Amino acid sequence: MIKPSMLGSLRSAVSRGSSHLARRGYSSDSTPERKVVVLGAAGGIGQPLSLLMKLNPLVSSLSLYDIAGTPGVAADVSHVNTRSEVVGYQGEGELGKALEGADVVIIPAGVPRKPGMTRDDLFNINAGIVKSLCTAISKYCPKALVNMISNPVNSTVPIAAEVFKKAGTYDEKRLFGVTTLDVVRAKTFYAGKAKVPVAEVNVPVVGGHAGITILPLFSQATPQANLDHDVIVALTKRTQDGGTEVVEAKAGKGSATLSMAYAGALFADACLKGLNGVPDVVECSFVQSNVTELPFFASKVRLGKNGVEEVLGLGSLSDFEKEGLEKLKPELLSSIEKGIKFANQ
Ligand SMILES: NC(=O)c1ccc[n+]([C@@H]2O[C@H](COP(=O)([O-])OP(=O)(O)OC[C@H]3O[C@@H](n4cnc5c(N)ncnc54)[C@H](O)[C@@H]3O)[C@@H](O)[C@H]2O)c1
Ligand SMILES: O=C(O)C[C@H](O)C(=O)O
Repeated sequence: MIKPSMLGSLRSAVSRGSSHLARRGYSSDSTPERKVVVLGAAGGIGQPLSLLMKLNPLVSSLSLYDIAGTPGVAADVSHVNTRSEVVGYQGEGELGKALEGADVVIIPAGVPRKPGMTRDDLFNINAGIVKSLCTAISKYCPKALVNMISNPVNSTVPIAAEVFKKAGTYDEKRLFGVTTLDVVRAKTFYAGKAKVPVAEVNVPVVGGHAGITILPLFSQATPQANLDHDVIVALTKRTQDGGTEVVEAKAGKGSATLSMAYAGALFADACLKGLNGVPDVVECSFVQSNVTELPFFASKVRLGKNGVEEVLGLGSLSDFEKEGLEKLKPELLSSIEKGIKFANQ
């Protein structure tokens, strides 16, 4: 039986909870209306990502778009008793309505890898999908922040930039390649080896999002741990091959979906906090950049009311990381150029 004293403590726990949420940018009274769109919402990433965005109190309107299957996903997710209104849109004819008024558009639309494939092997199909979705974004919600998940990210982000440039809507502050899963993996793997609580771990991951272009900076990891060089080498390799580890374990049934949904939800939440004026929101992302000579590069980015507020530098690197940085540049540049060429042909 519930006693009145128990209700009292429950009420104060809830109020403690809401002031905690308010400090973190989740105040219910002052939280602005925010529309988030998921393109590819019926897919392996799209479904759990839609659920996680439904759980986010910063979202007031959740728009779920796919070429098929979205009415069911939207009906399902809409029964979750949280703030946002959910609407499902299906097929190209409904894409405009899905996008109108968006603050953040998350794009996990496109085919995933099978064992033996590289992310670049997805280019032929996914480049066209991304090009047509970004054309619609430039028409229906040119001011939205775009979170690109579709692979190969090293090429799909430059494709998006070129599409927006052609439409006259490009704003480099609003386009992001989502590399959060690399950070999530680096944190998990580092915590395991360093024997530190994973929730306290931070590891920047820079470069791009494919194989050796993924460069975790374990020399900057916190809490610090004196790991041997061969352990750092192994951790680096495991982070770079994290996607392949999942593709092989799924044995033909796709690539990372659940951990990606988590990572995508984290990054979208950071974008929303930035839009809402929460200070010091910093995440790694693949963005237009002057950090190296490459036109796009992943590094820490400070998020704000207009998207990218500041692209942060690399900090000091170990010799091993400096070597990794030089090695990744030719591959990353060629993926960027491939995307630019495709968008302009
Ligand atoms: N950035 C990352 O870290 C990361 C991590 C994991 C996966 N990915 C990539 O995300 C993409 C999606 O992976 P998945 O496992 O969800 O694949 P999936 O096949 O399960 O889902 C993709 C969804 O996209 C939809 N789609 C296809 N064409 C579309 C279009 N024109 N408009 C809207 N939707 C469309 C499909 O109908 C499907 O529902 C892949 O390219 C994968 O490589 C990226
Ligand atoms: O590995 C893939 O193909 C999917 C994704 O890019 C990942 O890192 O898990």
